[in-house]
Amino acid sequence: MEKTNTSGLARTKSDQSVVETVAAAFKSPTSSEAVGAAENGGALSRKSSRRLMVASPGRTSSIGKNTHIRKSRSAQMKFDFDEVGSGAALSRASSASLGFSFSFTGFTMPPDEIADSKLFSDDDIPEDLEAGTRKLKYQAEPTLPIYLKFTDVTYKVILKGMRTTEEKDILNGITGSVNPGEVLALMGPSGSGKTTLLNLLGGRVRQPTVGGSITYNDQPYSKFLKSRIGFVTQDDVLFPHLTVKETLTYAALLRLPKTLTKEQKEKRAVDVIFELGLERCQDTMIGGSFVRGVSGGERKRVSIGNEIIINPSLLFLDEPTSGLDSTTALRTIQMLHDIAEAGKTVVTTIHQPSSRLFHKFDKLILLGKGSLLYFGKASDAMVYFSSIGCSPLIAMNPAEFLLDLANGNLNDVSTETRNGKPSPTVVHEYLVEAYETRVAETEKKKLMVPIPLDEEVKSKVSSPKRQWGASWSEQYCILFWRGIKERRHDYFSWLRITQVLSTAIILGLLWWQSDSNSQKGLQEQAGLLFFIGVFWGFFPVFTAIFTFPQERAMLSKERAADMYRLSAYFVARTTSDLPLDLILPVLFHVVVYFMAGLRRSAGPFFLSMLTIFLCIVAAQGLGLAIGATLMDLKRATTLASVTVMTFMLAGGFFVKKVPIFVSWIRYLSFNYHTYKLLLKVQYEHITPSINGMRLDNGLTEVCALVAMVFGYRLLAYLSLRRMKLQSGA
Ligand SMILES: Nc1ncnc2c1ncn2[C@@H]1O[C@H](COP(=O)(O)OP(=O)(O)OP(=O)(O)O)[C@@H](O)[C@H]1O
Repeated sequence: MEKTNTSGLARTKSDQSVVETVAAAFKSPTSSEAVGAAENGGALSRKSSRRLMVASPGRTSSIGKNTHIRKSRSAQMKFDFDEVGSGAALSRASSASLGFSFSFTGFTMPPDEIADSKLFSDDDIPEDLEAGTRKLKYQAEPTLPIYLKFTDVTYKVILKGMRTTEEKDILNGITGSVNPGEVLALMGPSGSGKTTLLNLLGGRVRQPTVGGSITYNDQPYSKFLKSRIGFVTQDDVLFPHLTVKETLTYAALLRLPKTLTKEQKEKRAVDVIFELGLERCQDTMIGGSFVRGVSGGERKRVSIGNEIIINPSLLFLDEPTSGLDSTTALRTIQMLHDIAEAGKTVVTTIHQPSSRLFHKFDKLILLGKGSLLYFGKASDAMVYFSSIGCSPLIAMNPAEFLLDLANGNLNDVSTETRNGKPSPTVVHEYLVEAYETRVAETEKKKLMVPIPLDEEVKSKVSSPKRQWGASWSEQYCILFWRGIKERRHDYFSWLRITQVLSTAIILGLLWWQSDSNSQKGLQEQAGLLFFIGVFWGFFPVFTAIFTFPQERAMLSKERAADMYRLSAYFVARTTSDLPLDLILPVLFHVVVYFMAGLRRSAGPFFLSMLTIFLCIVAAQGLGLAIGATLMDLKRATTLASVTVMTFMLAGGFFVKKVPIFVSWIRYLSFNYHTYKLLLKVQYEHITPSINGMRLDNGLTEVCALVAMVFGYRLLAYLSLRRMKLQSGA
């Protein structure tokens, strides 16, 4: 038995000749040409066959192995390097690939039938859609064609440990292209880098650690593209309390161009609902972990609708079929096919497509551990892998076969060979090298050919100008009402009402008709006033810290699509809560004020109310600032509790004489200013000072609280501006 080189993959001169010949065969347009070329290659070198026997060092002939393998029906595929030289692999590849077109296995649906199949379930589709008159009607509207090319794309992350800093390569030189009218599928095992590549192509990751070139109509990424790109993320980022119709209507109002009227935008949302077969659940809430809503498939369709509503030129989707049954998945991919046919460029990652789905893709990228194992026509993939000696022995789903290969999974071969099987690493290296030597250079050369488009069209994508769908004030109004609708359930939560009312009643009972005429009574009432300030300082801070961390994913997604200006979102988000946030304090105040017998006159009543409002709005500002700065609930709650406690202790009730070097803390405390104002309103007619606190005109306290209202919010806004928008690659 010949001793083999265990790496087995270092190329010799004769390997090179086989490599080039088979690469030429792969490039050939017809499989017969490919077969011929491979046969020539086979004549050129036998040496390569021997070298590649590393895959099964114990075997003496491929025929022997074939016989052996055929004995076992469990054998899934054969990693037959030997036959590269003989060309038999390729000729069998043609038949294998025919097998995968399912004329052989007989379980496939004729392509025409798939094309004609309706998008979603029978009941979901309106009659005119069935008749084909309405099918993705607006998707056929003209849009700017975008040709996407990417060459040698690399990406690494820097992993910071306790002491060391490590670089991890996520993508190693990925090259490919996709044109209008085509669907490019990114396939590969979990962790192979599909999502990362999709994020990079979609312009979601712009970091110095990204290498290579990504162009859109031969131009680099520009802000203009944000409004031409639709990006469906793997996780559906939607508001759980909005209905399907509300979700799509708000997306239409915010994202569609200003040239359309409100009615036209709303109609577009209705069209999308019909086109995606969502009309039956249009008034159902989206739902989430705590609220039951639409089904997973419907939610995915809403996510897709959110993006296709803008009629994008370039549509990216991250695993749009995960969690869907095979029929719904097929319909989803059929829809992508239809969208591409209307002149859009579609790129989608896909985990484990059925064979029917696989045949819907025009182009395919197969990734393995961040390296490119194949780029080309999806229909040529099997021929290519056969040409390099990897072909299945039984009819199987091509996608499954390719994923097994990308995983280096040759399990069944290993059981068949006498001396073990090549390790997944060897298989991976072989596939990477095979691709690099046979195909990569040719593909790169092809990408250097300029796109056949007018210069004007080309340069349009390089425009740095953003395109907003609505003016600032319209964005504000839309976001304001969306915020109210999304949180309508929180506002009238019985839990919250009970919490506030029960506290008010307990306070009212404890200080029942308290007496302010004696010094002791005054002291006791002062305690109540201080507690009111603490309660309305504490409560809003801990409600507000959740605001931005909870909406982070949504904000990132919507900002990445340039749906609105951050300032419009910020103002809308912080004001839409206000009216309802001020209802509960009114209830509280009425109960406590009259039960505790505080100063009975309209002026003090309303002034105390106003003081509480100021305190709430200032405290909310602090909560917003902490939440927006840290964007992490655990850290935010910890910091908030320390801050609120410090402010409370420095509030002037517990300790009056503090060392001079920490006395400034009290001026930062909204509790201190609120307490002083409440005391002034209640007792200025009785005494000029109480509990050692001078009751002056109150202007300083009002100014301090107003400064906090705006200052903390400004801090929150600036923190949000800094927030990275990338979606996690
Ligand atoms: N910021 C990061 N820090 C560390 N590792 C990262 C980072 N981003 C990606 N990775 C790693 O890069 C690899 C590729 O991740 P990616 O999410 O692109 O894979 P994928 O092919 O989409 O996987 P799946 O199919 O499971 O979604 C993974 O091993 C992942 O852990």
